[in-house]
Amino acid sequence: MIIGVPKEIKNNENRVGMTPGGAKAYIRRGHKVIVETHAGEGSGFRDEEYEAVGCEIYSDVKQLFADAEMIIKVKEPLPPEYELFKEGQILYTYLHLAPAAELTKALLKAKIKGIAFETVQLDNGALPLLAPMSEVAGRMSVQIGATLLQKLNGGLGILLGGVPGTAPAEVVIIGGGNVGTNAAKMAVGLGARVTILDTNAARMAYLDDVFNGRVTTLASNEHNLEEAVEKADLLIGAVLIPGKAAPKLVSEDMVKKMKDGAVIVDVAIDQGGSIATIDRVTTHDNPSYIKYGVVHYSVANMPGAVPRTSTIALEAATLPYGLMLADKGLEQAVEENKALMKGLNVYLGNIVYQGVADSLGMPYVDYASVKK
Ligand SMILES: NC(=O)C1=CN([C@@H]2O[C@H](COP(=O)(O)OP(=O)(O)OC[C@H]3O[C@@H](n4cnc5c(N)ncnc54)[C@H](O)[C@@H]3O)[C@@H](O)[C@H]2O)C=CC1
Ligand SMILES: CC(=O)C(=O)O
Repeated sequence: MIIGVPKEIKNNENRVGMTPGGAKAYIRRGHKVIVETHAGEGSGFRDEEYEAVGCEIYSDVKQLFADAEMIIKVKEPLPPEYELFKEGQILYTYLHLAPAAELTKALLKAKIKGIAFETVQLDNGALPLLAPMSEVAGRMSVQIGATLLQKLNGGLGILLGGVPGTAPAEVVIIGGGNVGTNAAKMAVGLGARVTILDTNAARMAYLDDVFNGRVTTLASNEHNLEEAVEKADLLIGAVLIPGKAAPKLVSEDMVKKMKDGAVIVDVAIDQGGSIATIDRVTTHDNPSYIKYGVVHYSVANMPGAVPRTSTIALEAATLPYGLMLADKGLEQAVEENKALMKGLNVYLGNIVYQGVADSLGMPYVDYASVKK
């Protein structure tokens, strides 16, 4: 198979879909890898390193899309990329379609076969291709929150851990999955007081166990959310219902009751966000804004700011499934692997993932009925 790796074009997105090490694995199995010039540079991988393992470097991205049978990326395609796809091409990347009607329509029009990293799902519910970036974003959310809490950034002017004789900051995390757990690790490590709200009792029992009393867990319901949000110095949104738009759990009224200078980091923004006052997706070069006196941060590609760590961590998870797609072709690969089948969101002009169709109010089509 011919596999194309374009350079990411999203604001400050320095990750790349394949490292030279990953390319070597595809080439060893008889595949051809074509890479857009400078695609790996932001993650510290030079064109010569790709060439050294047998990749061909393309300076013309249109030609790269025209020649490739599978495109491996990191972020969802942006409008300049919509016209580059060709019918039947496999697209293997994050897609986050549930809150993205325009992108979904573009992918349907292009009749591509789109596997979304974030919905590849194991039998136990785990999301192996989302997990590594959730670990990164969860850890970053506390670093970023700590910085935004500084006075010069519009924050309360407090240190997360305080110092002897002062109270530590209150960090409230909604959703105790991969993002939430990694945020909690960092916040606890810095000496903050941490509360995690989740709807999954077993997950709360696990968190209570592993943090050994250093976090408070609370059932996520309206009453508990109201109380926790009001006292938060740093509020982190980390909920997910796989494949669906994020539920809006924090209302405008709840935000209005927060302290002036409190900070919200809504990591769940890539699924549309979980905080009512988050009215825009921000970018790394202008990441926050103030509303009702509260600092809001809503960057949808947080790991793009630490691309070396993120590219390497992401590829460790995506490579085995990418090799299956390349070796077997999409149809055989998804039919033989249930987790990969759950990643299939769009197929030759049809939405084949129920949660995406429901969130967008568009028709769902069973893959088996349209499979070619
Ligand atoms: N902005 C960015 O750059 C990034 C965003 N993300 C996003 O962060 C979000 C969270 O991802 P993960 O932690 O990996 O998901 P996860 O599936 O590991 O955890 C989600 C948690 O939310 C909980 N939850 C569901 N409904 C809830 C509710 N009503 N109240 C409280 N908790 C609830 C679940 O029980 C689960 O524990 C996703 O939208 C993911 O795409 C992940 C990485 C980077
Ligand atoms: C998960 C995601 O959207 C990201 O890593 O950018």
